[in-house]
Amino acid sequence: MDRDMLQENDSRFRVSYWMKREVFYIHKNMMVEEVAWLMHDKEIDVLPVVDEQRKPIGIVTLHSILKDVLFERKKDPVWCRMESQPVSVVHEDDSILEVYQINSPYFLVVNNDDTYIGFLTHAELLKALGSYLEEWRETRNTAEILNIILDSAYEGVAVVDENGIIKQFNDAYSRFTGIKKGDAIGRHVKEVIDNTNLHNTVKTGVPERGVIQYINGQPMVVNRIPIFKNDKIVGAIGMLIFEGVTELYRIYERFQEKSLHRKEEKPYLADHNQNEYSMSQIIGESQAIMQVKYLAEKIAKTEAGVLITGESGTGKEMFARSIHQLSSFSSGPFISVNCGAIPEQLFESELFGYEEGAFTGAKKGGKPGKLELAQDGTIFLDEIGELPLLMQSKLLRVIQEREYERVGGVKKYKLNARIIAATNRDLKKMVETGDFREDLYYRINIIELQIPPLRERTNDIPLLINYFLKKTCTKYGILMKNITPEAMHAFLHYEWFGNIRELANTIEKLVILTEGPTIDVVHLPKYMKDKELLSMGYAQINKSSIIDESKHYKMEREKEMISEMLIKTGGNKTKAAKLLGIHRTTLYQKLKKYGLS
Ligand SMILES: Nc1ncnc2c1ncn2[C@@H]1O[C@H](COP(=O)(O)OP(=O)(O)OP(=O)(O)O)[C@@H](O)[C@H]1O
Repeated sequence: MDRDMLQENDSRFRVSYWMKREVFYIHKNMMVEEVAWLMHDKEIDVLPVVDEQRKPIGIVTLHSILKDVLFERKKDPVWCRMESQPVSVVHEDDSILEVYQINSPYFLVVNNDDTYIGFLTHAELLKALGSYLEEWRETRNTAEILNIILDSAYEGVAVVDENGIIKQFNDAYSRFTGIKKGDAIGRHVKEVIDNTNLHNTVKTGVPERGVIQYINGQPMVVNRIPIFKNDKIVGAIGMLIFEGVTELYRIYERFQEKSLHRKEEKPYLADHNQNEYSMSQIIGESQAIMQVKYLAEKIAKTEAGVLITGESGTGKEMFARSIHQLSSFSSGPFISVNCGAIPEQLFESELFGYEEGAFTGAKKGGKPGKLELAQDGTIFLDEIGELPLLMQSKLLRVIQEREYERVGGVKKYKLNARIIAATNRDLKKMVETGDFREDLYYRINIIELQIPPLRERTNDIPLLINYFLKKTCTKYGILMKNITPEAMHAFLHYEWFGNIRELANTIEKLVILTEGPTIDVVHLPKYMKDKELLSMGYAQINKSSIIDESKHYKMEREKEMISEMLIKTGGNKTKAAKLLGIHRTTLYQKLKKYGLS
């Protein structure tokens, strides 16, 4: 454990932690006699001297003041009698280890404005150093304990830094490879371990579990796990598992058989099995998503109404399903209603159902609405911001009274379902502009769960890619594909305005279109490649062509988003325009431009 690691972010090793705040200081124009009295009254040996802006300019000591008094210089301003002894000015954020190396008995401490804020002597510095040494000893002990744990592990463990240089190599690895720990540490992993991929793990950030790697001619099962710090990959751990490979295959085959059976039993649930949605199905280990998961788990235990907010494709429905699964309503159904896709005239009957003869074309025997279908379960009102005002009032009444009637009926139906709403719009603003009822807003927004966009949690991207690669390859029954570090770089730097849905679609397209086992930059869609070239800065594209490229990229994206929105709204152009945040006429123009009308 080195010095920097120990000190990093630790305020206990900063000057501000140890200094005496302000205490006494004197103005440079004070007379020697006044200063002498002050030192006498307050029993002070040293005093900092500051100018009009409270910037430190030096110190006076008891000794120097005594001399001036004896030699009748009592009326002199203190600045012209100031002690010429060394004094140093340090910043409050300076490290005490650096300050300790400065040869000075006193330190005047300033803040960012260079204003005097405190005083530090060697006494405080020694205390700080003592505490630092204590901490260092404890950290060293922990490091030693970690080493012992590593060496007594049954699995082989190798740790590399971000450059693929081996930093740890435990006894088990050493025994298996016959390479001494001392010879392995400090060398590039490729020189030490046969067929390793750890040097790529630190580039791609993709964890790999249960992969077969031939070491010393033997097939071995290995795990490769990237290590992240502050959203950056700082290394990777390689684990060599000594279970027999045949045994692992047996377990794997058994597992495969089981999942096949499961799918045969309920083929229609293959992709949207409600029970699949526990929190572990939500891929992501970034701090941002872990916090949302934690909050969602807590919310699930209550019966409060939840409003899930976040951009399109961030996983709002997934969270809603997980909350349902973990709640006391989990034995009931999860019914999803896309408020953005139902024509205004059909809303009421869709939500509340209708009785026979309620209107021309009404089904014989009537039809239950979504609320009725969600009885004892959860009703998920997606795109709640699209709900027409009249329907907002009706929904509010149902939430307040907990009962409703079918269209054309008089019978009261009890509402016993949890309501989860979601939106990618700013409902608060809609309340201000009168587009959303304030009372309904507060009814549905007892607790808000905000899902962060993918570009704010980029360290989830490698995990998600790996997940979607596996999912798609399994879906199409093809061998698992991998992705090169360069392609991964492009994925990490792309903006993903369509969030996880866009990422999943991109992977699916790439898996289908890429021949061979490896997805590289050349296989990526053009708009991603262009971004990648620009971000890496190695493309010698002239300025005008950059603009052309970006225009082209924007048009491609726009076309794609319009098509997606039309599919989502079942071809309803008014709704699609609303969701896209553009006027209907603009949408018609764009449809014409892209040949989509
Ligand atoms: N964390 C995640 N892990 C795995 N898959 C995810 C994750 N988040 C979202 N997805 C997948 O991305 C797609 C979009 O997710 P979902 O429908 O929940 O998003 P949404 O925010 O409700 O979108 P919209 O606002 O457009 O309705 C789904 O296929 C979902 O399975």
